[in-house]
This record gives sequence, structure tokens and C-alpha cells, in this order.
Amino acid sequence: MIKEKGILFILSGPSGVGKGTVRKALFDRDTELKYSISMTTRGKREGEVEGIDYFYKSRDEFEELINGNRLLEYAEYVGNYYGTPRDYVEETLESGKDVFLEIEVQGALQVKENFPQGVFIFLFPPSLEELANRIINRGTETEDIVKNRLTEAKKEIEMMDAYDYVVVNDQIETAVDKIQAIVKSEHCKRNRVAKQYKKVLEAELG
Ligand SMILES: Nc1ncnc2c1ncn2[C@@H]1O[C@H](COP(=O)(O)OP(=O)(O)OP(=O)(O)O)[C@@H](O)[C@H]1O
Ligand SMILES: Nc1nc2c(ncn2[C@@H]2O[C@H](COP(=O)(O)O)[C@@H](O)[C@H]2O)c(=O)[nH]1
Repeated sequence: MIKEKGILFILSGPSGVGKGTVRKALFDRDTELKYSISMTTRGKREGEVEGIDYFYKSRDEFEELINGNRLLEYAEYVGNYYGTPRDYVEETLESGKDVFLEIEVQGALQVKENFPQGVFIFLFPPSLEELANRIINRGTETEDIVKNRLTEAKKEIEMMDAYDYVVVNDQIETAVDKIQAIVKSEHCKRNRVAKQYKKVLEAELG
């Protein structure tokens, strides 16, 4: 019997829109999804934990990962590298489990080249003013970095058409409801396609 592969879900959106918040709330509800923990050269924020929030690397270590083809995608974003470990994603999908990436847009576009069958979701702010308030009020970034992230945000929003779904993060629970509905609906679609494929095979093989 052919084993079904898992589905790759990719969540992007501008810094401060609430990707991490929404993803954590989704994972509190859906224990079947597997989160791919990224590598970064960014310094650890207060409260962040190695191996839970990120795997923290020096620039040399990160460049070794790049040169060794160990990353499914990577990007330099506002002065730091961020990347997705290739083995974890490929092995988890192969084992039939779904994988969830929370990454910025340049990386998501690289994933799309290798995994066009992935499901690409863009989290959108209720307004640019609210986006700025969220990132400022989070209090984790210096004024300069906030400015750079907001400049990036405008470029990222321009790439939103490359995504399969756009979800507005106004109320957290409503955004999570919508992402959960997308996950369920993608499963239904794949099951339908798998059943049709099986019927065609049966007809051909007799
Ligand atoms: N729906 C919401 N309404 C109000 N505040 C929110 C909402 N979603 C998230 N926030 C708040 O906005 C801030 C940014 O959220 P979060 O850190 O999850 O964003 P992010 O998109 O993961 O950012 P980054 O890309 O910089 O890591 C946090 O302080 C969070 O509590
Ligand atoms: N291309 C990738 N982007 C990633 C990855 N992991 C996180 N990110 C994104 O980077 C920015 C900044 O993150 P922060 O934790 O410093 O606020 C944000 O958009 C993340 O989603 C990754 O593996 N690849």
C-alpha cells in the first residue's frame, strides 16, 4: 500500500502581524501538526528557549549549514539569517505527518519552487497602523529595527498574491478558526484526489 505523504503548510506575513501568536494558539488546538523549528543567527530574546523557539547559530555555523545544503530555504532578513532544516521537514512529510513553517516571504518563495504542492497562507494585519502598534508594543526590537521591519512589511505585502490564502489577524481566535478550516479543507481535497487516483489505477490494472 502507498503511504500518503504529509502536507506542508507555510505561514508568512509581515513582522508583528501575529504569526507566532496565531501559530501557538493553533498548536494548542491541533496536536497532529508538526512545527519546524528554524535556525537563526538572531540573538535570543528574553523568554526564548533554544530548541523551542529557534536553534540559535553563529554566522559561521549558519553558513556551514548553507554550504552543506542542510537548509530547505534560508533568507537574510533585517541583518540576520533565518532558515528551515531540510532533514526534519522532508523526513516528517515522508512519515505522513503535516509540517507547519512560520517563515518570511523570501524563504516562502524558495519553498514554493521546491514544494509547489505546499499550502501557502499569508497573515494580514487589520491595518498598517495596527501592525506598527503591535510590533512597537511587543517591545522586543530597537527603534531602528522596528523601522526596518516595517519597511520590509510593505515589500512583503506586495508579494501576497503568491499565496493560496490570505487570513486577516484581527481577533486571534477567528484567525485560528480560519487556518484550522484551511488545514481541514486541504485534507479533504487530498483525500478526494487520492481516491480518484486509486480508482484510475484500479481501472487500469483491472
Ligand atoms: N489579533 C491580535 N490582536 C492584538 N494583538 C495581537 C494579535 N495577534 C498578535 N498580537 C500581538 O502582536 C505582537 C506581535 O505578535 P507576534 O510576535 O506573534 O508576531 P509575528 O508575526 O510572529 O512577529 P515576528 O515576525 O516579528 O516574529 C505580540 O505582542 C502579540 O501579542
Ligand atoms: N525565511 C525564513 N524566515 C524565518 C524563519 N524562521 C523565522 N522566520 C521569519 O523571520 C522573521 C523575523 O523573525 P523574528 O523571530 O526575528 O521576529 C519573521 O517573519 C519570521 O517568520 C525561517 O526558517 N526561514
